[in-house]
Amino acid sequence: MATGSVLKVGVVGGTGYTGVELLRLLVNHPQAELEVITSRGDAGTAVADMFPSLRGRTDLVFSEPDVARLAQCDVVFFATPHNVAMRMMPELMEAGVRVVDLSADFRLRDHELWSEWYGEPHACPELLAEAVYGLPEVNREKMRDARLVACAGCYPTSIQLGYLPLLENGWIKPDQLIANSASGASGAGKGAKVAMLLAEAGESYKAYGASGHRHLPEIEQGLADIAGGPVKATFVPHLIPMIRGIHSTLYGQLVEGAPSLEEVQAAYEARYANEPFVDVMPLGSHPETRFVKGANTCRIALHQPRGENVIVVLSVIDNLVKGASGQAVQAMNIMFGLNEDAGLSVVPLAP
Ligand SMILES: NC(=O)C1=CN([C@@H]2O[C@H](COP(=O)(O)OP(=O)(O)OC[C@H]3O[C@@H](n4cnc5c(N)ncnc54)[C@H](OP(=O)(O)O)[C@@H]3O)[C@@H](O)[C@H]2O)C=CC1
Ligand SMILES: CC(=O)N[C@@H](CCC(=O)OP(=O)(O)O)C(=O)O
Repeated sequence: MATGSVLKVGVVGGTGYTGVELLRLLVNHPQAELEVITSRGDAGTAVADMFPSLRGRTDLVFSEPDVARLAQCDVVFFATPHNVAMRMMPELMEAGVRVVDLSADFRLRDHELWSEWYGEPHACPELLAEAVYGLPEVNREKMRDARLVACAGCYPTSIQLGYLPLLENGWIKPDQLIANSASGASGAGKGAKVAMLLAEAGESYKAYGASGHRHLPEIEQGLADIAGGPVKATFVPHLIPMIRGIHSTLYGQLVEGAPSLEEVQAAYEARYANEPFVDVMPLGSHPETRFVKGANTCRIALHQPRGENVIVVLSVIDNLVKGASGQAVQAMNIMFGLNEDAGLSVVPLAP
């Protein structure tokens, strides 16, 4: 894209948690102009009336999702539940619009596997082969020319970035991966029901989906791509009483002949040295979710308890930023040849 030109941007699903996070980031983006923001339930409401945090930053009004209006944008983000983007996608792509989908509609390459986990047939399996999985640290080159980027999910982002250098180098057993992850309540979206009420989720901590969560096939597909062969993972998500953040504790069984922890640390630092949004902390650190709150950063630290053959990787992200809307803006920047950190250079909140 020519320097100085501005992208016309549409957002489908502007009232949800990832939708308003997209708006927060895009109003600060030097080369993006919000044109259309949709909501079926709140069409006609001014964005700044619903979100006073955006007063003075946008005059837009929510409108019904209308393909003809969206088709006038250069890029459209879907911040909608699954099964929405895949119904509007063919028409939008026909109109030449490039799409960044935050939902899971195009993340899995196998439409039968998708149906198994999402409980319904896939509405446009013919586009699955074209969709590029939106994890820039793995797929940046493919994303540049993509018409459709399927942003990586929140848990899968923290897990893939955490395991990546170990798997790329073949230093851990790929069939014995274990990921324990904890997410804040915003991960469940604004429509979440009773389980997310303060009186239900506060002062408590629980696992859920321990027998199988729909992110598992996405995690295994992504890790297999990274490892260059099949992987087997155990993934147990947890709900933690905070608003934002994901903390993943990842376990890897080192293979015989694996290098020392110091060498693994050096490999992580080298692999991520040119990645603007991955920070490898000093050996032995304990990254906290608040170290990334509001920012598009994944912070990682390595441990090797008692020097034995298990390596523990700690990986934290903000689920709404690197786990969703920040990663989506990063994808747009890559697709349109903009500076990758445009609109994303915010420092995390502290405290
Ligand atoms: N929350 C998170 O941390 C993460 C979420 N995601 C994914 O991002 C997507 C959005 O999540 P989140 O923001 O949490 O969801 P929310 O439930 O908070 O918001 C959903 C939005 O989509 C709109 N919407 C719902 N149904 C339709 C429809 N049929 N057609 C058009 N618009 C619709 C809603 O507005 P209205 O009903 O008024 O149209 C609302 O604006 C989901 O696919 C989620 O899995 C990905 C990573 C992390
Ligand atoms: C706490 C909580 O409920 N988290 C959600 C995270 C899912 C999510 O947002 O999913 P995508 O990344 O696939 O879009 C869940 O486990 O269903």
